[in-house]
Amino acid sequence: MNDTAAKIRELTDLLNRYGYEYYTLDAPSVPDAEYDRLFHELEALEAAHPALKLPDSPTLRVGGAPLSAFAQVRHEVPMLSLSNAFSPQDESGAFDHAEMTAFDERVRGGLGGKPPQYVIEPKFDGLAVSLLYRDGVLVQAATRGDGSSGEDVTQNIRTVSDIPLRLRGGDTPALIEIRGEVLMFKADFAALNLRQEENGRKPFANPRNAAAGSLRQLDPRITAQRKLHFFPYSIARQEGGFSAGTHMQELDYCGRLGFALPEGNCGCFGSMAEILAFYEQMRQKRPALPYEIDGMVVKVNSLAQQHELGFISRAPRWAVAHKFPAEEALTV
Ligand SMILES: Cc1ccc(Cn2cc(C(N)=O)ccc2=O)c(C)c1
Repeated sequence: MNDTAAKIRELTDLLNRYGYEYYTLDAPSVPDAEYDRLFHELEALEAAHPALKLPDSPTLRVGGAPLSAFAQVRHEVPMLSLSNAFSPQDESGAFDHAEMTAFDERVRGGLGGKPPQYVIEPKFDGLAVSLLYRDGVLVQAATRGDGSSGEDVTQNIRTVSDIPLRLRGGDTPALIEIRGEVLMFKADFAALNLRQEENGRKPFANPRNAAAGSLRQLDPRITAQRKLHFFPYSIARQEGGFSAGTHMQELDYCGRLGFALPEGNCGCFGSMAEILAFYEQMRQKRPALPYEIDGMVVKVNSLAQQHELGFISRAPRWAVAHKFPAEEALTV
């Protein structure tokens, strides 16, 4: 590799590390002016040697030329939406958790009475996207769409500062597809609507609409100005890299890969009673959170148990196997 290519690689990696420290860890190690100086040095080298610009260059964060339309992306693994267990409030305002108790019983039934460990995490009020990384580099991003296919929003997603353009840490998977939520924080939403009104534009109704409108912009330079965030919530596909056994391990792995995690707002418990207590705590905390959530998601933590249960819920409802008793153990 010649020294210009080496210099571009070095600046790209350095600026991506600085961006990770600043946006994801909220712990910059250099002053903004230093970041700015190196950023312009990289921009100049890329302008002089366009062929040497790297696919994970931080200059992609500012957004390129507008698209005329979004391409469609087919989801290899359908993007399902969660069935909502809505906890109605009775007149005293206490939450009736009957639906969660019923869920717990269904799960225990499906696991042959084995008590599962549950994980509970915020249900972010943003929009679901899928991110595809090949050999650690972000190569495609798509919205949920109808669950089977969505819009290709790769260029816009590259402007979201806490989405890594290249996965961090060692043990990089050859392929990994990460699903999560793109959202706008409450404070950024308020500031955006102020700007909208100042410029005679219609304000957005809520942060979810603002995030959706910002991501489904044909002009990535507008998306880049909208301060969007991303939180991962599952790994849809993976070839190589760390193989998680539980959902919590998946989230921790995403953290090691360079994603932001909703620290302190997730929990792992062995009983539905503890889950419901955590749910109540989060309901109290909700107004103080920097982002909007419209509930909590409760999952069986073990991926093996998820697949076992998933199988039952995906088994054809119109067919059933009627098995013969196990053969008598053959005596030899
Ligand atoms: C001029 C300028 C440059 C950069 C930034 C913000 N920032 C800082 C860093 C940093 N310190 O590691 C990394 C990425 C980044 O986007 C601002 C606000 C202003």
